[in-house]
Amino acid sequence: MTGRPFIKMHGLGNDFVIIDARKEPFEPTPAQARAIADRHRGVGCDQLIVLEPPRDRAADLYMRILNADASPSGACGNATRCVGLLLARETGRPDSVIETDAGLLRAEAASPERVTVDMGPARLGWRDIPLAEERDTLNLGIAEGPLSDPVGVSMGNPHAVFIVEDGIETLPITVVGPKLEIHPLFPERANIGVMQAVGPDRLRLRVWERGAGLTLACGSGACAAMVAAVRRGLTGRRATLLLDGGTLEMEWREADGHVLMTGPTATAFAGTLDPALLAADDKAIKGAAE
Ligand SMILES: N[C@H](CCC[C@H](N)C(=O)O)C(=O)O
Repeated sequence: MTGRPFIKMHGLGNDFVIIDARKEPFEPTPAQARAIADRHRGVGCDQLIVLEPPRDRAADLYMRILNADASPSGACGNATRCVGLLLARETGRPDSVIETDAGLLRAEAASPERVTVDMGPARLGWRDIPLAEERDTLNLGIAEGPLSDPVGVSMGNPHAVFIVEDGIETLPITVVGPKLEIHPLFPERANIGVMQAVGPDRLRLRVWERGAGLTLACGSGACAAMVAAVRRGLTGRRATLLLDGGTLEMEWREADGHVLMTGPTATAFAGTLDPALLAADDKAIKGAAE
């Protein structure tokens, strides 16, 4: 069996292995997905993205999203921007429609440095997040360490956004993030955002991602933070978000409740997955680690 081609891309350092399965199916086992995402024994990525034929004729393709731990997600904003650029290069037109489990998302790739995605409407009901019980999603009322009382938002994936007055750069996010990710209030776990207002319509954001850990940027997390900031009165409906990996320009559109996100994308390299990598299984990886 010959190796499987892939493209390595990132959006502000949130990085992806992208495999085009529109002609030849690719259905990785969880062990194979984890092996590909492994930063020492595989290619390494925050998410594995598999491009498949669209289910909806209005879409150019369907985008399957698997976190580094092989868990699936309904949304991945930065990867959607990267795939939007790939489609623009493929079709010669800047606009594309990308189908995800969160719905049909419109992308516009003005240039590699400036790709906009309409991430669809923010979902604000407790069942949408989802939560294990009925709560006011504006004040979830949970706490861990220095963080308390987040805002719950779904962009097709679950987010809890904590707001801090100060100290975002030194906050122990790698300690509190994993605990909050698996909090019992989140039956599907959650992406944990920490946000601090740093100026008029300027927000600093760090995200501990469900299934991937601390990433340099999180697109759906930026959307959730934008919504949380407006709902808590921190900003207007347009804001600049400063993530560890760079800047996203955000808008929570009044007319239809859609969240738009604009920022850069980049291609790092193309390669081929060696069949031996796909033959890997978790036991071997665990064995090597022991
Ligand atoms: N970890 C997320 C998926 C990737 C989100 C992030 N990379 C983005 O750009 O939105 C989840 O399990 O919901």
